[in-house]
Amino acid sequence: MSPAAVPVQVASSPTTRVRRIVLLGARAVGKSSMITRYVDDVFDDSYFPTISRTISKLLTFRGQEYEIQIMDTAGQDEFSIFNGRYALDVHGYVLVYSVTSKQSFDMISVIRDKILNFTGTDWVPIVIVGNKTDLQSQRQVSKKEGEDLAAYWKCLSCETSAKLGNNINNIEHAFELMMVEIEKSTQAVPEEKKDICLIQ
Ligand SMILES: Nc1nc2c(ncn2[C@@H]2O[C@H](COP(=O)(O)OP(=O)(O)OP(=O)(O)O)[C@@H](O)[C@H]2O)c(=O)[nH]1
Repeated sequence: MSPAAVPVQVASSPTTRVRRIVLLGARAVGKSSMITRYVDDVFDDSYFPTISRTISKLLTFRGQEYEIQIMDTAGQDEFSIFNGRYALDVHGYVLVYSVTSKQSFDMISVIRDKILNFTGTDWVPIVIVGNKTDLQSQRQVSKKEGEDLAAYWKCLSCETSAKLGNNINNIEHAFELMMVEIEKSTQAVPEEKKDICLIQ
């Protein structure tokens, strides 16, 4: 949505832990809109393709304060070359599709393969998010399809609407699920090592 690459700084204390999250998905699925809804609680109907930007937000999760740095990325297709920046010091991935587009749902599998190939691992913390649930009449991907894929990948999933942004279509919940996945993956790692690089 936003064409500008503007990092937003937030004040954090020495005890604040940093978690770096990347949103990836096909074009126009609502990645930027999700971030804007989450950080500023607003929604804009206009569409500007994203280049790249990082937004920070403070979050208290299980009694600990985190600065989550959310990287918004350009929409991907089959031919996009995976950008190494999307894996450097990254703690978790939110893979976004639109429930109105089967093609965008298929794309998140392509993107996951690229992440695993790049990182040389067979699992990374992922949350699958089906956005645009307000467009029910245009739905091409059922809720169950998203849940089945999440079960297959052993990750968490949810559906959202950046447009409505209410309790049912909760963007905040998607980021909380990401924290659950990240903390699950980092439980065995001493804290001093957590902020360096979790995915190698
Ligand atoms: N109805 C509806 N429209 C949405 C929703 N989320 C985003 N949109 C619209 O979809 C279009 C694309 O949204 P963006 O947030 O820019 O999508 P993006 O995934 O960041 O796009 P790229 O930068 O191309 O990757 C915009 O016109 C948004 O207003 C939603 O939940 N519901």
